[in-house]
This record gives sequence, C-alpha cells and structure tokens, in this order.
Amino acid sequence: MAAKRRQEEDNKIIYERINNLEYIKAVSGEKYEEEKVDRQLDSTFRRNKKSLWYSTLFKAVPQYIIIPNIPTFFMALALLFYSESPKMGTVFLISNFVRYFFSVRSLNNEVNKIIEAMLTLDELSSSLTIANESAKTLNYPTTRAVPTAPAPKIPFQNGDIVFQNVVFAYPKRPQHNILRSFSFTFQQGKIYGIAGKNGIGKSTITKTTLKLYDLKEGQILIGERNIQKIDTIDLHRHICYQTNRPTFFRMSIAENVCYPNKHDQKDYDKLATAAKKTGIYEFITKLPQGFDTVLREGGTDLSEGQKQQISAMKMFINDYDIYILDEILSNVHPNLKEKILRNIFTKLKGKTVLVIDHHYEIFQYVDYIYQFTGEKLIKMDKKEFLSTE
Ligand SMILES: Nc1ncnc2c1ncn2[C@@H]1O[C@H](COP(=O)(O)OP(=O)(O)OP(=O)(O)O)[C@@H](O)[C@H]1O
Repeated sequence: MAAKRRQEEDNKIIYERINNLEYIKAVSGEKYEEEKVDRQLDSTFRRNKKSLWYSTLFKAVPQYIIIPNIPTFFMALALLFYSESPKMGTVFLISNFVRYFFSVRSLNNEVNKIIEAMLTLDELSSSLTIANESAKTLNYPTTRAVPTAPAPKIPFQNGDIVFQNVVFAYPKRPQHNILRSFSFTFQQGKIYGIAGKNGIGKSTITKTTLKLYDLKEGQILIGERNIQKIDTIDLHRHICYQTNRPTFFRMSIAENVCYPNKHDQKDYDKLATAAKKTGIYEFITKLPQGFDTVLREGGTDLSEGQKQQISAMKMFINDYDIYILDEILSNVHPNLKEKILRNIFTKLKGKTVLVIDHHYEIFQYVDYIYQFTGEKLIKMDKKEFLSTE
C-alpha cells in the first residue's frame, strides 16, 4: 500500500515536471510506463499462447491430420463399394474440394492472427522504446528518489524565447534536420500564431523549447538563460503546454486542475470562475461530487472536448511565463470555443504565447502570424492571411 502510494507520488511529480506535456504518457515515469508496457506484453503473449494451443488442437490437428486423410478415406470407401464405378471420380473431387476449403479458411485465420499479434507487439515495443528514449533525453531519474520538497522556482528575467541557429533532428532520424539553422525571437507580451503544412516542424519548435531533446547545433535562450543550463523540472514550471490531447491523474477535478499546488476550500471560487470561463461549469456542478469528482487515469471518463475544457481551466488557476497552445479546444463546439478563446487571450495578456493551429479562426487573437518553413518563420499579413485562409 505504502509502495503503491509512493509510486503514485513519483508519477505525480514526474507529471508535474512535464506539465501536461503531449508526451505525458511516454515520459510519465520510465519505470511506471515500462511496467505497464511489460504487463501489456505479458498479457498479449499469454493470450497468444493460449490461442496457439487452441489452434493446434482445433485447427492444426484437423488441418494436418484429419483433412489430408479425408480423400484417402473416401477413396477407400469408393473403392470398397464402387470399384470400377464412375462415381468414384466425383467423390474424389468433392473430398478434395472440402479439404481445400477448410485448409484455406483455417490458414487464413492463422495468418490474420499472427499479423495482428505482430502488429500489437511491434506497437507496444516501439512505445516502450519511445518511453525509454524520452526519459533518457529528459534526464529524469530512473530511481524512485523523490525529493521531499520541490526546489524553489527560479524566476526568469523575462519571457523571451530566443532561438539561435538551431539545428535539430529527432534521435530516431538523425540525418533528417527538422530545424535547419533556425533563428527567431519570441518576445514577452506578444502572441504568435504559427502556421505551416503538416510535418514541417511547428510542434518541434515547442518541443525543443521544452528541452525534450538535445539540439545538434545552436542554442535556445529563455529569459536570457541557455535552457541547457536550466533544470528541466524548473523550466517546465514556467511553461504551460496545452495540447489537443490533455491527460489527467486519477484524482479529483479540483486536484487535477490545481496541480501541482494543493487546493483548499477558498480555491473553489477560483475553480468555479475557471470552469465558467471554459464553459464546463454546468457539467461539473451536475456531477454528484462536483469538483471533487475523481477522474479515471487519463480522463478516460470524459469526452475529448470536456478534457480540453477542464485542461484549459489550468490557465485560469496557475500562473506561467510562457504559454504554448498546440491545437487547443479542437474538439469543442465552435461557438463555445470562440467564447473560451476570448477568455483565454484576455487572461494571457503580457505573457509570451505561441499558438499552433490548423483552424485559423484562433489566429484572430494573435498579434502576428508566421508561416514556418523549417529554416525560418515568414511573417504574414494578418488581415490578408485571415481573409484568404
Ligand atoms: N519523436 C519523433 N521522432 C522522429 N520524428 C519525429 C518525431 N516527432 C515528429 N517527427 C517528425 O518531425 C517532423 C516535424 O514534426 P512536427 O510534429 O513538428 O510537425 P508539425 O508541423 O507540428 O505537423 P502537424 O501540423 O501535422 O502537427 C515530421 O516529419 C515528423 O514525422
């Protein structure tokens, strides 16, 4: 029990470090994920082993022992009763057809099963690799050493993000540079909309800002400090990373939203305001336990839109220097989304905000729109961009 609680504590701390990151599942504790994947692999293997047994007994035996002998059996019958009769040929033909039909069907089933099992195993092992890779990249401890008190948050000079000749490739594809000598300054107090085609590297800008990977060349400064020299945990306390795929702990809505801070009675007013701002107040207050309703891990008992609305509440509760909004509220009804966005951008005045989206209506709230090319961000005329897109 105590060990379980300690493990949950570990996970919470790691969750906090990455602050609702897209990678939350992959990096939410190497051990935790590793064990989870191992368990999945185990059960898949056990399932497959069981089905292999059944196959051997109920398919392979008839397929390899009984069916091949059927023609011989019929031939024997025919020979016995109808020797020199023309019917013998017909019987022989039919028995062969039956044999063919059953063999093909059962072979097909076997092949499908094997392919399915292989795909599952492949998927699981690659997610394990990613989890390990990410944990290593982030330098997160693999032991259960939990600091008793979190290190103090070191304030930034300002919220400027400066990319200086950054060359970056993902470790998996080291030859393929996604950021190619990329230089840019995102200034505090400005809201930047980043557009660009799929896979061009928009999210990579944010992932490198979050120090999820090492750069090949160049550097990134935040608040005039090289992020390489900033503790990753500390860095993530300054950045609010909101995506279209938020996730949650198995704790109450209030705890999830206020996390890493503890909430008390007086915070319920703040929570109510945040819930109203994100259009989820009615839903929460109709739940029997309201804000104290315990969510399932990952928020699997919420709809995609509700997850995004509850996650957005964090922006009204906690204070950050930098906000990265990567396709937020994508599952929220357009009318409601517009209302929520208005509330969010009013709240984020004075902060450094990066907005990445394919639904350009969100760009009406940004100060500048840039098109990303891999090498550079090209400034667009906002009015023209919004009228043509
Ligand atoms: N973890 C990873 N390992 C290897 N390659 C990756 C990884 N993540 C992204 N990529 C690749 O990097 C490129 C840029 O990806 P990124 O997610 O930054 O694109 P994007 O512009 O945000 O795309 P989209 O608009 O589709 O979200 C893509 O070609 C993608 O396949």
